[in-house]
Amino acid sequence: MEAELRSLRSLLTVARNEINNLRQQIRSLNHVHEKEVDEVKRILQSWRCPGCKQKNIQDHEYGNTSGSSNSNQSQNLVGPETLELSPIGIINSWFPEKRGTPRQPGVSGSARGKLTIFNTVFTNPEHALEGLEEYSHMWIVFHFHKNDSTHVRAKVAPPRLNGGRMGVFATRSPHRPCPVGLSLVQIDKVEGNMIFFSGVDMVDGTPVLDIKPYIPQYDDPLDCQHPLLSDNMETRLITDGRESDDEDLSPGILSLDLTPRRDSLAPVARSPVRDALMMVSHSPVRDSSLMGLREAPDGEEGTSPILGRPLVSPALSPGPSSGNMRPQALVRVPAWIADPPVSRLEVKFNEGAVAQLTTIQSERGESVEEARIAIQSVLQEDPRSVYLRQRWNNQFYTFLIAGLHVSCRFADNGSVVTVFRITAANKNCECGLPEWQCTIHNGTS
Ligand SMILES: C[S@@+](CC[C@H](N)C(=O)[O-])C[C@H]1O[C@@H](n2cnc3c(N)ncnc32)[C@H](O)[C@@H]1O
Repeated sequence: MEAELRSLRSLLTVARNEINNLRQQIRSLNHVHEKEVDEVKRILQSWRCPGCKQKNIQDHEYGNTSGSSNSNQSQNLVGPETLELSPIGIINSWFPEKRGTPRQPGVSGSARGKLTIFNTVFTNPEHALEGLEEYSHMWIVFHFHKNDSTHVRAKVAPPRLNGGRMGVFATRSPHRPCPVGLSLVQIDKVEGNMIFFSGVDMVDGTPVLDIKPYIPQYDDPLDCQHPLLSDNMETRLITDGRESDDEDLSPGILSLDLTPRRDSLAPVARSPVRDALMMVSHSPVRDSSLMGLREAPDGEEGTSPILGRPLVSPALSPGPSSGNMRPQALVRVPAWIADPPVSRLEVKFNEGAVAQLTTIQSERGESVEEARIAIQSVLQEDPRSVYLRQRWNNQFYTFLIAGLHVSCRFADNGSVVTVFRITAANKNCECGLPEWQCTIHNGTS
């Protein structure tokens, strides 16, 4: 009964969001100048398929020129105007608003979320999740349902570029013509029709279109080929727990260590291959103990990122997807991703904020440290938009996270952010407003 109620509530949230979206779309459509509408009508009326010369654009689903002898279908493709998809579930996250939501799952690996599969999709949605618990990670495909503008630009300004612009399809911007997001998250547990996961970059109530297990053998190009290493990367092959410099790929090889050579720690020339490898070797997948983090073999402090899986070489073991992979293809990312022009901020908590956080979390029986780390990880990546960042110095910023309302100030040199107040987001003042909105409580009266 309660589960049904919950799922009905979730459906209601999705429906409300959809209605809001539609309202927004109608509002923005109303703004379109009549002239533009006429122009579109004129173009549609005079449109003819260059292949079959058919007039009705609706007949050209996915550019399908059925009945046409024209084989040159890759040009002048016309897609359908709409595509109806129903969400399979909904996300519950610590972030009720876009503001302050991490930009990627890796930003706040500790931020937890829950995905509930609707029981309208399958009578027994838990059957559809059977076996998923055997994976450590999964992809979530979701709808950016909170995008407030329907006007999408071909070039966007990713915060990482600090004002620079880039083609939308070369970024992970939420503002895309087809507003679909893709996140790789860590599965914590699967319970009934719910998946609990870590590494959230979606707002609460986000509709989910699909989930798929993360399978490095299919999804990670480095798993399907010999990683090409730059000169400064040492290939220490780990055989049966013993370190070996033997480059000969014997069947006993278990994994490949990608730590830089200790004798070459001096700054090295940039190499996209090395950047990509280093990035991959520090990704949550590699950092997870599930993927085989081991102590540095020589007792050095800390751990060394070791790819905890068999080294797959196309020559020795073709693997299921190697047929489709170019064996020598490199994993490449642009420099603005590997080495962005913005740096992490130093996050400070003043005494008052620490005391407030301690009181709230103790009352709730929740971890103070976990909340502090989550707040820190959001702030150190500077969650402000580029516009906000560049507009004012000494800027105040507030956001909601895990039922907490956080107030902070970005210092004028832009490298330090100080949290000065934390209040419970769910507590109401006597005036009826949430405490964080009440001017008496937030000190703005
Ligand atoms: C940069 S996108 C990346 C999402 C995904 N990892 C991807 O690469 O497609 C993440 C940002 O999208 C925004 N966002 C998250 N969920 C959203 C939703 N349901 N609707 C609109 N925007 C959302 C938040 O501002 C968040 O910081």
